[in-house]
Amino acid sequence: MLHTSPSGRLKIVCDDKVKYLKGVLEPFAEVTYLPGSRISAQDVKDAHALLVRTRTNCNAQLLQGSSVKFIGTATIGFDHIDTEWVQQQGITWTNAPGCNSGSVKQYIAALLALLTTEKGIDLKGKTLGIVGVGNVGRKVARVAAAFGMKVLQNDPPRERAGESGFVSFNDLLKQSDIVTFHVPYIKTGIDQTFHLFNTQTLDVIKPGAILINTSRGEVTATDAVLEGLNRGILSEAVLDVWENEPNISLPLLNRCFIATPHIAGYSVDGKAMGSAMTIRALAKYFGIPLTDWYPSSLPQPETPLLTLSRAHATTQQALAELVLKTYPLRRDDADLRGDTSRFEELRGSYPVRREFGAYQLGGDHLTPEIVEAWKGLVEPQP
Ligand SMILES: NC(=O)c1ccc[n+]([C@@H]2O[C@H](COP(=O)([O-])OP(=O)(O)OC[C@H]3O[C@@H](n4cnc5c(N)ncnc54)[C@H](O)[C@@H]3O)[C@@H](O)[C@H]2O)c1
Ligand SMILES: O=C(O)[C@H](O)[C@H](O)COP(=O)(O)O
Repeated sequence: MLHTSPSGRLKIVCDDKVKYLKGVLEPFAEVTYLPGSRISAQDVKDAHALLVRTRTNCNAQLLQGSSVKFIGTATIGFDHIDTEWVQQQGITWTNAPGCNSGSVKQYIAALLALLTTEKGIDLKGKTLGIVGVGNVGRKVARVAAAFGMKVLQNDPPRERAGESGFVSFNDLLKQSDIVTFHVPYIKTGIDQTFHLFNTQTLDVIKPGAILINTSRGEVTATDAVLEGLNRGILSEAVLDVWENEPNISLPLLNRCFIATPHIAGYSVDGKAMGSAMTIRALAKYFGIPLTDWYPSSLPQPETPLLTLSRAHATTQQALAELVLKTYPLRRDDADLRGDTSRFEELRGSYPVRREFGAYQLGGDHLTPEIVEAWKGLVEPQP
């Protein structure tokens, strides 16, 4: 059934950063594109649907008294939606689980590659602790295996549901050489992740550990990460997400090995899938014939054939070269350090980044071990 205004026309307000949408919904609706952070109560008053990413706070302040019946966020995170209030109002909301997990996988692989090439760390046999083992965490476990690492996993909700293979948060902190966070931002309750990493955890974590946060800035307390680095408890920190984005802590940024402006999930593939899942959900809700929609074409990598420039001493080093050819993570770090006031601008004008599946491996210097390790990175999670 089509929900429409008295004029008979479906009205949709859409964040202009929901990619590949222009022209798709226009045959079925009146569509207004606005910068996500500037969508106001006045803008949504007569709208029936709101398509957003994370920069629009979907709460009573925005939506009270509006005609909105459907909110779709083209992201996995939904901490910008007041889900309790929205549900009480009878508004349907959807997110896009897994849409950008391959993109975060690529970010973590590029980071492990940089630890290899820039810091000379031999990752083989080292332990990666994954906190939150959902769509992203599962893929990160495969990346670790491809680099010859051991994995520890912590996920209390999955453990409570009867799944096995997990350790406690404290045991993971004590035993891991690298700790990476892939949890949702949960403000309160049994699974609270607000400041999951805090000054108390500094007494528990393995001295010299490397900390990675690509989940939400609020998960790792700024003062605790800074103190950990200053006291040498943490040897390095890698942050893609920050408290108070875009006004991030410069002292912390200056101490980070890698600092990026919340772009871990920003591959072309991740954005396309986020948009597709959202359009399909909207189409189902309003009875629009777009329930299988996917963008008609995506930008291709500049050099889809992936080759090694030389023979490497180890599989890990070869893998590092291949991964960094698909994603030069240091570029994103340099762009943010160049001018932190461009945090949102850098996100808005993010360059084309294709995930591993858009490349073919070829050329000289490949060994069966390298090919096997690459397959481990590329293959979808079963
Ligand atoms: N930086 C980026 O661009 C980017 C991209 C994608 C996702 N994210 C963030 O990363 C988060 C994870 O993404 P995902 O796609 O894997 O989400 P997901 O929902 O698939 O997985 C989250 C996992 O965390 C677990 N979890 C919940 N509370 C926990 C707790 N207290 N301790 C340990 N585990 C807990 C859940 O059981 C689940 O398995 C998202 O919620 C989002 O906030 C950021
Ligand atoms: O939750 C997610 O899916 C990611 O954090 C995603 O990268 C957020 O993107 P944004 O809405 O900030 O463009």
